[in-house]
Amino acid sequence: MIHARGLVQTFHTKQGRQKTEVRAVDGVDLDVEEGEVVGFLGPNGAGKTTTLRMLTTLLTPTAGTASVAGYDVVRESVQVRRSIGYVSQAGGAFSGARAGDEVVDHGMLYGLSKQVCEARGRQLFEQMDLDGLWTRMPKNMSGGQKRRLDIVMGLIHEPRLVFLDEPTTGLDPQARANLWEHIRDLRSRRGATVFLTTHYLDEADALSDRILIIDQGRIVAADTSDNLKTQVAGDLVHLELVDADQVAEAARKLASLGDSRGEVEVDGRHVRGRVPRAGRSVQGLLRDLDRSGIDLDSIEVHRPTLDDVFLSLTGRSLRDAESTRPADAPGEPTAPSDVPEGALQ
Ligand SMILES: Nc1ncnc2c1ncn2[C@@H]1O[C@H](COP(=O)(O)OP(=O)(O)OP(=O)(O)O)[C@@H](O)[C@H]1O
Repeated sequence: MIHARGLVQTFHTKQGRQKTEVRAVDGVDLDVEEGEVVGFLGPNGAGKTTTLRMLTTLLTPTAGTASVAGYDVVRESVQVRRSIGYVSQAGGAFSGARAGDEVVDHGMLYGLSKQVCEARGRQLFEQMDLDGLWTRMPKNMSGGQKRRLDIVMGLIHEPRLVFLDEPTTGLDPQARANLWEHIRDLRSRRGATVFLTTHYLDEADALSDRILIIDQGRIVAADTSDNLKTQVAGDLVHLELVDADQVAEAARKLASLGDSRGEVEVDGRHVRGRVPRAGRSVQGLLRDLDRSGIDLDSIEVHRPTLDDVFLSLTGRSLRDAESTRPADAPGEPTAPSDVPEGALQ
C-alpha cells in the first residue's frame, strides 16, 4: 500500500546571512501492506511529519521515490490524494460552518453528491461518538470531539488508506483511550490501512501491528513491537534483597542468566539486570538464591518497553533524543511546502 525507497527531504534555513541545510529525512525505505496499522515512532524532530507530508504529496521529495495506494507521489499526486485520508497534526481549519455542513462540503470536494455525503457523514458521526453534534459549531466542541471530527473529514470519501499525524496529542487520557478505540475500528470495521505517527510509546504499542522507528531522518527499526523487544532488549529483573551484604553474589547469579548485552546494576539492597526471556529462567534463579541462603524482599520482572528498544538501537532514550535533536533551527525555511497544510484534510 505504501512503498518508499531512498526518500530524502532537505530544508534550507537562513539565519541572517548564514544558510543551514537540514536533512530532515535522510534516505527512508519503508513498506506498508494493505490492512496493516503501522505506527511511525520517533522523538521530536526525527522526521515523522516530513516523511508523512511527502507520502501525502504535500511536499515533493528532494530525492527518492514513493508509491502510495499504487500511485507515484510525484507523477500521480492527484490519484494519491483521491485514495487517501489525511488527518494533520494541526487538525482541520474549519470554515465556521456547523460540523455536519463542514463534513458534507468536504466530501463534495471529492466529487460525492450531497446525499451521499450526508448519509456517510451521519453514519461516521455515530461511529465516532459524535451523535447529536451534527449542528454544533466545531469551535464549541471539546478537543477530543474536534479530533474525531478531523477523522470524520479524513474518512468521508472512504479512503483505503488513512494517515494520522499524532492523532492524540493534546488530548486527556480518557479522550486518548476513546480515540484509540476508534482507530482500531478503522481497520476492523472499514478494512482501512492506517499509518500513524506518534511519539507516545504506549500508543504505538497499543495500536500498531508493526512499528517503524525513525531517528535523525533514518529508519532504525521496522518490526512488530514484540519482535523488536525480544531482539534488542531482555526483560528487566529487579531483585530487592533482605541483606545488602549479599548483593554481589546475587548480581553474579543474575548476570549468569543474561547474555553480554546488559550490565547488572547494584544499588544498596537492589540488583537490576536484563535477562532474555526471564519468564523461563527466573524460577531457576529463585531456587539458586534460596539454596545460597539469599533472602529476597521482592522480585519484579518487567517486559522491555519500546523506549528500551530505542535505547538499544541509538544509545539514547526517546526522551533524551527529544532534547538533543540538533536542528529545530530558528530561521526562515527557504523550501516551504508546495501545498498548504490541511489541503487534503
Ligand atoms: N519547513 C521546514 N524548514 C526547515 N526545517 C524544517 C522544516 N520542517 C521541518 N524541519 C526540520 O526537519 C526536522 C524534522 O522535522 P519533522 O517535523 O519531520 O519531525 P517530527 O518527527 O515530525 O517531529 P515532531 O514529533 O516534533 O512533530 C526537524 O529538525 C525540523 O526542525
